[in-house]
Amino acid sequence: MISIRGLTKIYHTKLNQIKAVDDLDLDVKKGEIFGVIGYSGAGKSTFIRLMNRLENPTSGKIMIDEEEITALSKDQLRVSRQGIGMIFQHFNLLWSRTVHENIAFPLEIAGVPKAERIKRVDELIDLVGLSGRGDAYPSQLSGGQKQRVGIARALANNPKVLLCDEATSALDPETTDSILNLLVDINQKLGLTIILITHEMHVIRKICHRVAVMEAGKVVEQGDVLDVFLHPKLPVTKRFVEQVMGDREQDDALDKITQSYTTGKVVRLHFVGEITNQAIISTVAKQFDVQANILQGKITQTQKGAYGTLFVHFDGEESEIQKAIDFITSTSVKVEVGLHD
Ligand SMILES: Nc1ncnc2c1ncn2[C@@H]1O[C@H](COP(=O)(O)OP(=O)(O)OP(=O)(O)O)[C@@H](O)[C@H]1O
Repeated sequence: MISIRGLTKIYHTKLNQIKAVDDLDLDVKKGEIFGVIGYSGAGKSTFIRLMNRLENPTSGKIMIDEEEITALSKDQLRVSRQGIGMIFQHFNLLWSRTVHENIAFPLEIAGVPKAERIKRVDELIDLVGLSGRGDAYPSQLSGGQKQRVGIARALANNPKVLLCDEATSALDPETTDSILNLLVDINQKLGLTIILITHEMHVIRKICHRVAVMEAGKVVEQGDVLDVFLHPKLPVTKRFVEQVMGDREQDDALDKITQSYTTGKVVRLHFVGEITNQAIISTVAKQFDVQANILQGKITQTQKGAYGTLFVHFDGEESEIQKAIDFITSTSVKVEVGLHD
């Protein structure tokens, strides 16, 4: 549905030039929630602003539903933008307008007649869970409620795509969760394609189907969210996964336990699905002459199922431990050895 090829944005400053987005290729399927993650300065904001031409690219092509966004004239763009909704980190609401009037704003611009506007705004207010707050002003709302207004306004003209620019970064964790749940709800109810940018892996984990990792203007890694959790390739991706699963190096308690073993091997298992790990450990204990002690386990839920890690200490004859590890490696579980010998 969305195809991006060779997208590049170069900013020229007095001293030098900065390639904020560098020859980026990306495909997003209809109805998917696609996340782009990266640290500050990676080029995420520039990328998302290029999607609806809030910024014009230096070169490259963006196609949305067979329409070349990058080739549109100003007038054509005004019409096409109605099909691309956007929400922002700081909501960008009109402070002198009520909730109702904020949501009606894009409908006014699109020339929707008043009676139809009122009906549509009421529907949207219900959809985002703001019933009864239509006459409130933004200053009277919490951060989460303000973002709900932002979402309703972005959906007013029935867009094909919703762009989310760090939409939950200004919110506390609980409110973040409720807004993310709303985005999933809208994605499922309306089949809306969502592209979001974030620096938080928690956001990716919770709602995205696929993810692209950006560094220095480039997409350096991408894939299904579960796959990226299970097989992160680059150090930057591993660091993002650790945001959710914890960093072993910084886990003092686990380190102490691990170091207290003078025999055997400590391994970390990475698995997908809740049952797999338990079944594997009991099979290993039965089939091989090893003792298996579970030291720590973490499991997290993604849109595509569960991902977990398990630290296990295997004790016994070295050859028997190796056989057990070889057996686990032959399953879908990924084994990391050499944590402590
Ligand atoms: N208008 C601009 N003029 C000059 N340089 C810019 C401009 N906008 C962004 N940049 C530069 O482009 C690079 C990418 O910035 P961008 O804001 O897209 O990154 P980001 O990943 O969104 O980071 P952040 O979350 O901090 O905004 C940075 O080096 C930034 O300084």
